[in-house]
Amino acid sequence: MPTPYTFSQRAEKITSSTIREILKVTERPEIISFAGGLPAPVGFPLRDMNAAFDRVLGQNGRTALQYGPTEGYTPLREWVASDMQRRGAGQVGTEEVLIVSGSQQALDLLGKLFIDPGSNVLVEAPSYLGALQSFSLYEPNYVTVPTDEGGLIPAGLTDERVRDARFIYALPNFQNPTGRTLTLERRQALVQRCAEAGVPVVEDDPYGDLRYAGEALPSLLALGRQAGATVVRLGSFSKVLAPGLRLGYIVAPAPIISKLVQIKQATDLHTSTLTQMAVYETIKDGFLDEHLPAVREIYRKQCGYMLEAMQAHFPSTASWTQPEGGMFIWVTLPQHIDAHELLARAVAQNVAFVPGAPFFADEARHNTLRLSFVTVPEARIREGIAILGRLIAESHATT
Ligand SMILES: Cc1ncc(COP(=O)(O)O)c(CN[C@@H](CCCC(=O)O)C(=O)O)c1O
Repeated sequence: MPTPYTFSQRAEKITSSTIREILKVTERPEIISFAGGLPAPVGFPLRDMNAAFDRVLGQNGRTALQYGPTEGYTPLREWVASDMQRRGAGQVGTEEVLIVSGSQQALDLLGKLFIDPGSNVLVEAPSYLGALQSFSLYEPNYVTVPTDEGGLIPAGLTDERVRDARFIYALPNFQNPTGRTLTLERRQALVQRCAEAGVPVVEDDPYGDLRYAGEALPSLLALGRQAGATVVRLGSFSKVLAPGLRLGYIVAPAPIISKLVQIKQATDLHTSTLTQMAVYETIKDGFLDEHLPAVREIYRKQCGYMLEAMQAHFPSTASWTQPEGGMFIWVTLPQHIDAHELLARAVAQNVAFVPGAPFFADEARHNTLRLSFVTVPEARIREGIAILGRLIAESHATT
């Protein structure tokens, strides 16, 4: 009996997002989930968003419910352009801004734009698994850039590695999954090397505004433009407002934006007009400057609860990162412990996290895992980490 349908080879090869699959399990209320990078709901500006949607629908409803330009709602694009200028990127025109349906869509559009089967794409080891999932649809040849506790090592961008690379995918602030932040020196070395080698830099920075320790550093966009590098910067409203809005943006040279617009036309015509107008209505008068300090304080406290609990309950053979911002702590266990096996035992005790292997484009390090600390209340963080610490110690005993 022939199968009633034939998937494309591309579709046959795609795999699920480990985060999405684990999130299905973590919907059970008894589960203490350190898995998804889900922003703390208490930080969602419900009242302000409600008022903004009311104003948009009340005052401009017919425009808000109509098709709109693929490039995005012009006032929002202008807001993004001026925000980039405010952050030191120099002159940014609205023709260099494309509004997208979350930075996850930006990753897909960039994959379509830059990747042919077998193209070389430079990624960190480890890197955001959602980007690897998007890019993999276009069948790249991943070239991994070495990292250390300071993140991406620019000296690792050897001639061999950068040759024919279509772009490098970099996360300079509070990297997903490690939580690491690239130093100013490494940022400068990275963009300088990419300018010389003619390798475009894709800077993915959804967490940059969620800094709660250390000093803010210039973006790769700002430094790259000074160095003469081609930089494509991805931003998102998911972490500064709410992820359910599915709203982000791409800032890039106009010729790249023009091509991305053509690809987006074929993808979804445009991002929700209503959402763009309501978000613009919310942020246009400086709302984020008032809103973000409270969100940062929530994240700082949550991060502190988890680091304290790990210090108290994790065996000394485990090591972990200490982020200056963002949502994630990266744990390295003794070599013999497989985080996938550990996850099965953890879920049996109602604790979830994301094993590290899916974050590697090359040889996975199975003794790693990612913990997100932003969504779980303090007491449950301490309870869940204590359980995890016991399970890790038991792994010692049984191996
Ligand atoms: C580096 C990086 N780039 C893009 C995204 C996607 O963010 P958007 O909401 O699409 O703007 C994310 C969001 N990643 C979260 C959320 C994924 C949530 C999910 O799959 O349900 C995570 O790693 O858990 C990210 O960390």
